[in-house]
Amino acid sequence: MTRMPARKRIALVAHDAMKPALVAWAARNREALARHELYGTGTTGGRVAEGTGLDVTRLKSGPLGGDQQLGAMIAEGNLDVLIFFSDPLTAMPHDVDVKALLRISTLEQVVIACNAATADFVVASDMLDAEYTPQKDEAAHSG
Ligand SMILES: O=C(CO)COP(=O)(O)O
Repeated sequence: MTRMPARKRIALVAHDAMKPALVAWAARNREALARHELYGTGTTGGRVAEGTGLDVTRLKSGPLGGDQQLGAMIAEGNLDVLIFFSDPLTAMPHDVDVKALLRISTLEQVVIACNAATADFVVASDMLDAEYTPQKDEAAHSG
């Protein structure tokens, strides 16, 4: 199980209808986010950087492979937190990529927030700025 460093690697992702909500959330939490290393899928990363002035490393756009790039980072142990404002009301052409991203995040004990309420809890948590290693025994699949 990978140890999560105090400076977390955080991905910011939002589907189109949720982008304004994510930019607003990031602006409200700008100070906390600035202490960490930020990544984003192409369009989301651009919008967040533009709307907040935060430094965001941009990957490909989600439908063009960005979700899969994040999945690869997670599989390699290179991402700690996924803030993903997914759209619960719209069908996506890359739905399988979204599902794969959430699956590998779950498997690898990535901290996942899919809405602003949960993202607020993550930012409010003492653990965001602390070193953290998920407990192997508690996290393991028993099958
Ligand atoms: O589609 C996405 C996540 O599934 C997000 O991609 P964009 O940030 O490029 O819009």
